[in-house]
Amino acid sequence: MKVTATALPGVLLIEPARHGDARGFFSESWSRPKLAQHGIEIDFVQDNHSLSRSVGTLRGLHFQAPPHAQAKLVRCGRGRLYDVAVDMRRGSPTYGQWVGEELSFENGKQLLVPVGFLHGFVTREPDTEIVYKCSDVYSPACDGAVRWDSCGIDWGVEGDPVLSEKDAAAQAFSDFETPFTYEGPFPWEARA
Ligand SMILES: Cc1cn([C@H]2C[C@H](O)[C@@H](COP(=O)(O)OP(=O)(O)O[C@H]3O[C@H](C)C(=O)[C@H](O)[C@H]3O)O2)c(=O)[nH]c1=O
Repeated sequence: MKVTATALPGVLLIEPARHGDARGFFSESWSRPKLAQHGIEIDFVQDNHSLSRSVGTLRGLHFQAPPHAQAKLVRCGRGRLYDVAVDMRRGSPTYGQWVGEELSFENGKQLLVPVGFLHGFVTREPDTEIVYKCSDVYSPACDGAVRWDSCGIDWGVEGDPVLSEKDAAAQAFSDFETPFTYEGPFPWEARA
């Protein structure tokens, strides 16, 4: 497993080993002890899986507020997508900054999106599936969204993305009152 820091401290790029043979490949897509060797001790409790039929489907930017804030470990099960995290921790040295990575079935890359970061993605192929582990359960009362085009993110999308009604009506980041405060570096920041 290869773990690499991204331009946004706290957000990690994780690449599990792929063991190829004549049949295809085998990969341990998630290993608690292997993540722990990199200082990543997150208790994931829910797996999410969504399919987006059209290229240019954009889901985000989403978060869950405390007491059901979620860290996410994101990967692409089929197709290709551009995954984005935005720091929304008040007082963070990187508040409002974003990072994006292309995740695909082919590259097997994963993004660790910690608590305190907005998450969203846009699909780059039809019938793209995203699967991701969450560190807390779904809580509609804590669910929140920020407009995809209000954080200066270069999504690489030509024309208008395919959005849910919720995402089309989301508030701008500039109007957003974040429920998160910077509490210092994550344990894994010193290790990556
Ligand atoms: C998130 C979630 C949704 N749902 C139900 C609620 C709706 O009936 C339906 C679609 O929900 P939503 O439109 O919020 O789904 P996405 O737009 O893919 O939202 C997700 O997209 C971004 C990328 C995220 O990181 C979050 O996990 C999440 O906000 O699934 C559930 O039953 N459980 C859940 O955990």
